Amino acid sequence: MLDVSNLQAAYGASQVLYDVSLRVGEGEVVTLLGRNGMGKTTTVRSVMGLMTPLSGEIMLGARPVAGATPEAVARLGVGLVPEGRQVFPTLSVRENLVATAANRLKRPDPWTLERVYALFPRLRERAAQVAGTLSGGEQQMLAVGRALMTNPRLLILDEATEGLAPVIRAEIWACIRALKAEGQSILLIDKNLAVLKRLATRHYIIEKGRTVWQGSSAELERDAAEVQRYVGL
Ligand SMILES: Nc1ncnc2c1ncn2[C@@H]1O[C@H](COP(=O)(O)OP(=O)(O)OP(=O)(O)O)[C@@H](O)[C@H]1O
Repeated sequence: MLDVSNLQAAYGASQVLYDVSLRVGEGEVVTLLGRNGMGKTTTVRSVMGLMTPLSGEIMLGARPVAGATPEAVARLGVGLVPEGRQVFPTLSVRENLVATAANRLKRPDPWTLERVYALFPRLRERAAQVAGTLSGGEQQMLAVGRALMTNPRLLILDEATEGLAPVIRAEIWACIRALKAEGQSILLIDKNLAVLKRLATRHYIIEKGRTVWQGSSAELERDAAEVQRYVGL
């Protein structure tokens, strides 16, 4: 599904990624872990075509996409819930959901407004409300719903639960659990190790732009001390 190998990337003269490799298989939930500033978002930006890598390979299925445009990456079926929500603030909830909706991969059972509203009933209640006036948690639900409406083969969530109240956070986790049960492939960037251990099957840790550890949830437990050193606050 997604295969990133030996990725290097820079902002101008400042290199941020030196050697990032990760893989998300069909129907897998995989995490990308690491402290702030280690390069997680830069990795996501590279995958999404928002920046051109210096070197390395990014494969979506059999297609090389390093350096492709964001439109091309979206067309190939990658949906992003970006860090910091980024919904369209002046559009209503409903307009946000339909604005970028698509079923490019011709899924037989595509996401619809109804299905998104069933997943997040709160969005139905607020369908006509302008998105900029939603609470942070509601905006996050909207960001997830909007990504689902593109019917992605791969869904990437960058810090989707950051700064949310515990009860809203739990709703987002429940949603991800439901998507996993449907076989949705997901790359998750988050800090909540206790939840991620149960939700995801495999994990990658990056430190200073390099993949320094990878393993299953059982291996994450086994290597707890090492993992804590990499991701601890
Ligand atoms: N637009 C930019 N221009 C220059 N440097 C940047 C830019 N965006 C990020 N960086 C730098 O690149 C490094 C990696 O940032 P990145 O956002 O990928 O980290 P992250 O692991 O996602 O952390 P966080 O959880 O804080 O978002 C950081 O040192 C950051 O300061």
